[in-house]
Amino acid sequence: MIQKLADKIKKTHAPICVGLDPMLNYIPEHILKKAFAEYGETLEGAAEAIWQYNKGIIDATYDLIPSVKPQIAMYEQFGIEGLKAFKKTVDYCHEKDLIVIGDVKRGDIGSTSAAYATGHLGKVTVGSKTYAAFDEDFATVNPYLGTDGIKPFIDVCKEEKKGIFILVKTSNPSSGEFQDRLIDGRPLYEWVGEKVAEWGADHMGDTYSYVGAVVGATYPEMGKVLRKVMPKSFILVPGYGAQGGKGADLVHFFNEDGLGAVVNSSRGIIAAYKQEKYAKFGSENYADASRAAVEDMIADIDGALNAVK
Ligand SMILES: O=C(O)c1cc(=O)[nH]c(=O)n1[C@@H]1O[C@H](COP(=O)(O)O)[C@@H](O)[C@H]1O
Repeated sequence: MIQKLADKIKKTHAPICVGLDPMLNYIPEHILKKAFAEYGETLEGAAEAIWQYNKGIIDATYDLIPSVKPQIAMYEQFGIEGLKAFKKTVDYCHEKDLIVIGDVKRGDIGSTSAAYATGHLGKVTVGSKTYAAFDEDFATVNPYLGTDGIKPFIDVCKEEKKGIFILVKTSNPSSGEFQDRLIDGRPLYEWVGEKVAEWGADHMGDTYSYVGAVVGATYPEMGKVLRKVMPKSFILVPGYGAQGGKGADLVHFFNEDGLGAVVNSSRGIIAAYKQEKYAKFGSENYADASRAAVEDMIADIDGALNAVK
C-alpha cells in the first residue's frame, strides 16, 4: 500500500490528500433539504446529507488525487448513523481506487490497540468467518503510550500490507506544550521521530516504510529537521489552507526524490465554495469549487517544489 501511495502520487503529480471532514454547516442547502425531506431532521438525515456531500466531492476530484483522509470525529458526532456514513465513504473511495487514510488517532495499552488495529486496518473473526470492519488503508495513531501501544498496529499492518501515520509534531497552536519539551537537550517530537524511524525499519516497503509520521505544515522548520530524522517515512502534513500552511512552507517535508510527503487540506477543499475565491461556483456547484481548489493546491505545491530544484 505504501508503494501504491508513492505510485499514485507519481502518476497524479499530486502529493496531496483531500480531507473528508464534513460539518453540517458546510453542506449546501439543496443537499440538506433533500436529506431532511427523506429522513427528517434526524441523525439519519444528517448522515445522508454528509454522504451525498462527500460523494459529490469524491466524484469531482478522484481523478486528480491519490488519497483522501476522512476524519472520524466528524462522523462520530452523529453516532451510529454517522459511522455508517464514514464506512460508506471509505468503501466508495476504494471503488474510485483512492487510498484511504482513516484519521482515527487511536492508541492505547497493547490489547486495546490490537482491537483498534483490527477494526480499522485488519479483519475481525466471528466464529468461522472474518470481516474487514472499517477497512481503511492507513490509520493515524497516537504514540503517547509507547511501543506496546504501537506494536499491535504494526503487526496488523504487516499482515495486511497497510500502514500508519504516527503523530510526531501536530499542527495546532498548543502542540508545543508537550511536544516541544526538551528531554536530554532535544525536543520530544525529535525523540518520537526517532522512534518512528526505528519502528518503521521493522516494516519496510520497497523504498518507504509503512510507518509514517504526522507533522504539521504550520511548523516548517521542525518539518525540515524531522525529514532528516525519518528519511524512509512518509510524512502526512496537515495544516495546509485553513490553518495557514502554504506550498512554500512544505518543500522541506519532501525528499530529493520528490516523494515522502502527502499534504492534507480539508476545509480548504471541501468548503471551497464558501471562500471568496471560489464563490462564483455557487453552492449548487460546490463540488466544482472543490475541484478548482484541488487544482490550485496541486499547482501551488508543484510550483514551490520546482522553485527549489
Ligand atoms: O492527524 C491529522 O490529520 C491532523 C494532525 C494535526 O497535527 N493537525 C491536523 O489538523 N490534523 C487533521 O487534519 C485536518 C485538518 O483540517 P483543515 O484544517 O480543515 O485542513 C483535520 O482532520 C485534523 O484533525
